[in-house]
Amino acid sequence: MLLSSATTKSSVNFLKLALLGTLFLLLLYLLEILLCRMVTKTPSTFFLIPMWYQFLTPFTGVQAELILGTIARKEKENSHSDGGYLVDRVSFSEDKLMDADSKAVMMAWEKPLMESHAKAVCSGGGHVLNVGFGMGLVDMAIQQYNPVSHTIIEAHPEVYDRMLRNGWGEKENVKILFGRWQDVLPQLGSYDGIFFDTYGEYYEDMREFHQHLPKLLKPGGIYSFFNGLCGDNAFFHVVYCNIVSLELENLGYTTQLIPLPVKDCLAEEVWEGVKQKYWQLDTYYLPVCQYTDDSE
Ligand SMILES: C[S@@+](CC[C@H](N)C(=O)[O-])C[C@H]1O[C@@H](n2cnc3c(N)ncnc32)[C@H](O)[C@@H]1O
Repeated sequence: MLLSSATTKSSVNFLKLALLGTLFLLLLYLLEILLCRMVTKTPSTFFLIPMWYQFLTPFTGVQAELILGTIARKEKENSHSDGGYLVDRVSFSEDKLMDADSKAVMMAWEKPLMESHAKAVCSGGGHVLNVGFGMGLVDMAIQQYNPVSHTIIEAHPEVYDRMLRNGWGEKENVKILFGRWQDVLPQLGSYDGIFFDTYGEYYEDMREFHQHLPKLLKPGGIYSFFNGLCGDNAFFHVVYCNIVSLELENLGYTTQLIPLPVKDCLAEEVWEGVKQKYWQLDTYYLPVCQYTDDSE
């Protein structure tokens, strides 16, 4: 449920900027048409504007997000110098894992999504890495594919304790790294499949993780992440999907977004007792990212 609630504040700011940028570009577009038609009496070169528009909109968005992400992270570092979510209590029930603020860290309705993520990252077999254990849904699904090795990073002490109590420490092919992914990076190898789904982090953290992909993901490997970016707003979700794909493209990865219908998993009762509905869309877009070797 990566960033679903944690990025809300920075997302809203970023989206305001992105929207302003878009409006500005649309205004330019209209101005150009007017000028061409009324002043110079020449046909508009409007075909150029959509090119600018296509180029500048994501660019403006990414830049805005970069700046706002940094500010948001600094704010978080200042306000959570005590450790934030990771030092607070969590509570487990059969269908959800909640933080101390009654926000859902993970929910059982995501099980089919986690199974699809597991299928994607295990498609090449070999060595698999999962960042963020939560309820262990994706890890249970990964185990079904019997990978050669299955590394799990988990940073919350109570989640970690529960993993051990449930026998995850005794599984032959499983290696658990307790700590924040940022801190255990030196202990990681390279993997055929990687899944990323943390909680209480910002979009900027995921972007930082992506910078390590060239080292972490083997050639031909598959990377996927929980795509909960702005999951309560269809328009902004699409903007985020485009931004993340664009950023991964800059690192050399193509991203395929596979649509999965989720409407049927989300009856109103699912959210009972949960402070924030982090997902409100009918379709989930499952990202499947792979390195593109242009030289081939
Ligand atoms: C949304 S849950 C993961 C759910 C999981 N995909 C599943 O199938 O149940 C996110 C998990 O990431 C952990 N987490 C949060 N920040 C982390 C970090 N920086 N490094 C590693 N784990 C982290 C949380 O404690 C939580 O258990």
